[in-house]
Amino acid sequence: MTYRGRWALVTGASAGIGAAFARRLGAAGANVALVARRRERLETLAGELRRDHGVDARALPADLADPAAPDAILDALSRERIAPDILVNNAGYGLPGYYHASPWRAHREFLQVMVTSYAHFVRLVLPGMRERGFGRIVQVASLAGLVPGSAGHTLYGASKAFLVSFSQSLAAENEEAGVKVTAVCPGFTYSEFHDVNATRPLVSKLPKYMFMEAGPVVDGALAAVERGHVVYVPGLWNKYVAWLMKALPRTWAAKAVRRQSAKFRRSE
Ligand SMILES: NC(=O)C1=CN([C@@H]2O[C@H](COP(=O)(O)OP(=O)(O)OC[C@H]3O[C@@H](n4cnc5c(N)ncnc54)[C@H](OP(=O)(O)O)[C@@H]3O)[C@@H](O)[C@H]2O)C=CC1
Ligand SMILES: N[C@@H](C=O)C(=O)O
Repeated sequence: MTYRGRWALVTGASAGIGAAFARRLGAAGANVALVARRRERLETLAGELRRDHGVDARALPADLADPAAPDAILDALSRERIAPDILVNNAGYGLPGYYHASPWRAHREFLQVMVTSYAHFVRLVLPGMRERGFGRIVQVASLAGLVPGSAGHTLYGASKAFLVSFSQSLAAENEEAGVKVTAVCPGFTYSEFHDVNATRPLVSKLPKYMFMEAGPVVDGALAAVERGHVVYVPGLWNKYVAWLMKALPRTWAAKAVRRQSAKFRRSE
């Protein structure tokens, strides 16, 4: 697969799965616009992509909790005559605890980053992709979006279920326009995610076979979007869990998820 000469916009590119997307896309010849809050990390990665792959790369530091960020980013790109052909909506985090335990502001910002910024970026890039007859939209959801909700991190699963359904609708609306859309549903993946939300001590107790590295998640996701695979679950273990959740009666699945997630979700 080659994306030589095309521009990709990757959110959450300063770490984990997003940084892995940026590296794979750079290796496939794409120029990459990198978004996250940590400027220094983005600039270092942009330098690495230019040096290792001879592509153009730009650091666009932004806080996606700010509703004005997506417009500002696309405006900055358009001033440089850059129109993304590939969008990787990936930035994210987990907000631990029960719903009532966090103030509304924390939930509002969470929804802005995890749901609204995703929808906003898609709305900004989609018309250009349709006009050019080429687009790739990868939305990083989660296995949590395919299983029943459980206690703790309340809006997380709901935000990921939104991405799955949103991606299915987008895929149906845009396939004839040359725009392919994939929701990626990883399970546990080594990144900074569980350090940021302070669940590392809990998830470290889970068996290693439940975890994947970011590289294979991204390789699978990019292959899936090229194949036109709309909901992609990377890894055998995660595929098994996704299958089981569909096969079990809903109440059994909910009970199983409730029991299992108590091992890695923070409830305080
Ligand atoms: N790791 C896992 O087990 C799983 C992760 N996922 C999903 O994968 C995606 C990537 O997470 P992952 O790589 O694991 O986690 P990391 O913590 O390693 O990376 C998260 C990225 O999101 C960025 N980010 C977070 N908040 C904001 C913000 N307000 N504005 C801009 N950027 C932000 C961070 O950059 P910065 O801090 O510099 O702003 C960072 O680049 C997320 O959507 C997550 O929900 C899905 C399933 C499993
Ligand atoms: N699987 C992780 C994120 O999607 C988690 O919930 O810890």
